Amino acid sequence: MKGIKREGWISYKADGMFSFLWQKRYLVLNDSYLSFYKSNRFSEDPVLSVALTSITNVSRIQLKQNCFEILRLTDQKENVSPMNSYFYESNSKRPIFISTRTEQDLHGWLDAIFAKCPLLSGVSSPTNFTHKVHVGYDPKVGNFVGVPDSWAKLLQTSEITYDDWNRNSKAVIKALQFYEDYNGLDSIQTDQSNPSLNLKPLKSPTKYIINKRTNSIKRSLSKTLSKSKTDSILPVYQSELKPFPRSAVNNNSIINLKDAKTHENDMHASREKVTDLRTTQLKRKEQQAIQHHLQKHDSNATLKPRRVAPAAPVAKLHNGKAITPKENLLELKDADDSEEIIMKMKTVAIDVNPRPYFQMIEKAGQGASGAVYLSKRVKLPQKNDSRFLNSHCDRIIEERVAIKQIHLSEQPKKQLIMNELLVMNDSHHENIVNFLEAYIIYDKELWVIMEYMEGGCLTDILDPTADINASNKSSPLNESQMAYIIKETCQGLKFLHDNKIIHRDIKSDNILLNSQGLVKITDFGFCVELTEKRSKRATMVGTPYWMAPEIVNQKGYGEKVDVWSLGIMLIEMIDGEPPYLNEDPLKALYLIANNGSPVLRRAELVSKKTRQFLDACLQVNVELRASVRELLMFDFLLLACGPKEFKQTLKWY
Ligand SMILES: Nc1ncnc2c1ncn2[C@@H]1O[C@H](COP(=O)(O)OP(=O)(O)OP(=O)(O)O)[C@@H](O)[C@H]1O
Repeated sequence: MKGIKREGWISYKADGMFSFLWQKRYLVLNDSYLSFYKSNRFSEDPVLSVALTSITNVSRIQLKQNCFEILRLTDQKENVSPMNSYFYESNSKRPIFISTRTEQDLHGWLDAIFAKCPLLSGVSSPTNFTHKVHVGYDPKVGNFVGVPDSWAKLLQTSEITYDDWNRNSKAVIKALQFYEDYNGLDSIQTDQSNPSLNLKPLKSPTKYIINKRTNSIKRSLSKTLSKSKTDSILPVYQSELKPFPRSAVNNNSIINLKDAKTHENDMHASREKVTDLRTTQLKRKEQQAIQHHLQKHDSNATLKPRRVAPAAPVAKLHNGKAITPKENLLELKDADDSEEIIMKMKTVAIDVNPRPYFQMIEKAGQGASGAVYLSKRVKLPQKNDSRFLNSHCDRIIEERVAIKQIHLSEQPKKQLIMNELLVMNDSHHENIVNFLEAYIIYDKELWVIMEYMEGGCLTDILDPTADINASNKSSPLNESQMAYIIKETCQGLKFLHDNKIIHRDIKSDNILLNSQGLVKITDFGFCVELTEKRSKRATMVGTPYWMAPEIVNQKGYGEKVDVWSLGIMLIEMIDGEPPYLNEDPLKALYLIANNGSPVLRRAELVSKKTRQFLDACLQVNVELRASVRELLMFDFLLLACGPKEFKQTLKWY
């Protein structure tokens, strides 16, 4: 037989008549089809032939050993033998599961399929692609034709134009694939009547949906509202919708929590007037979210919205280089085995109810997986209580700590939390938020006790209201303060990279500050460990606007994705926000895939040393991009001030 690219025995199962059976088949890949034969003599027609143009995704799956899943659109031309025919809806995606004998074989198949399928990473040249699936733009319909329905919908509501398609159709496809894989298909049910808002009912937790800025705000809004059972926070804050000058931070109410278990009632009951720093920050965040939300609906609103960074989406094993769960850090898979993860958590967390040991003071922040509280340690465990392993019997009474409270049953991705625990437990460094201990309560709740970072996150001190085009351009940070933050972050990253850990979600929201002006990295949910064998990952994680092009382009990647994100964070400090933040997320992904290194809009605010540093971070070619070790030798970092000078910046609060 001619044109065979790869062939061999596999086991397969598809939905349909024999969906419960793994069947042995001879698989043949040629230029156009993936065909399943009963024997390798090709004496009969194939049992099933799948057009390569219909394959929209291939990913590893833990259904069986050495197993992967192919998703194909069923409205494409496909030969199915009568024995295997079944009813399917047009345009639906159907899976086929393939299991190979060896891991090597599996990788061989994945690479070969990826290379041949135009809708996967091995996209052929744009002309070729267009020819194969007849993608084009129909001016009568005003939309793209020949793409899957879900993509057509997305394109219709996105800001991607036909010119963008002509300029770089491959980048458009990458962005679409990426967006779809990231969000899951259901997130693509856009509200056609109001594409700019695109607000669908948000699932809980909602963090993982990439969408427009408005959605991020909707997300934090809905989080706030659902936490308070909608009765208290909104009316109070609505009545206070005014600009929120930095000088006016001292006269707001506090949410005083006595006990985490009853905090919702307490939130309602105990709004007292106090002059507390962190409460003010928290409240401002909520208020800004509401302001932005109302602005979207109220044309009279005059305030410029604050930037709210969309949070990192869920990772999915994606392509041929995807990985099996690592012994230590868990790779993200679709289904959580709760019991297994809780067992693993107990290797780090103490299986004891910690309530008697802490007094909640106030809420410091709200994450996707739970709330963070400022608390005080009021009691120590008995020294002879073996459950505490002595590790924290020597802690200090009155110590102020941050407690992240996570309701495990509400977490669809417990691996993220597990990862966070493992990395924090192993990573003691002055530029990493210090993990103290963790408790697991009746297998239901996890309390992570950390050092308290009263300065909040870096995003809070950037100036989101600054008009990027205004004549009085300035940044709230001077160059030496920027150099200081970057130097400290680089040191934290060097520690992680030296330990073969990639953070994968570096952005200003994940840099915390304390009252001594110290700068520390937090949020280790997306960390992953590189092993000797696999020095490149292919899983898609991170937050779109900070994401390196090699992730959007779904290539294998390494620790230098953190360097790219660090560069974007430096742009945040100079420009006030990351590039493309005002673009719709799909367009932003396209621009990251297509544009190469982003342009600094306020380049004149910084010196050549800073620009050189930025250049080294934002090289699209990973080989040319500096490593963190190299970055630490750049002259830019010699400009760094010390913590004391940086502390002045925090006085804004
Ligand atoms: N150690 C800390 N000290 C002080 N404040 C903190 C600390 N850790 C987190 N926070 C505050 O709590 C907020 C939520 O933190 P968290 O790490 O839960 O956020 P997230 O990354 O958005 O969510 P998640 O980790 O649940 O996915 C942060 O924005 C920060 O303001």
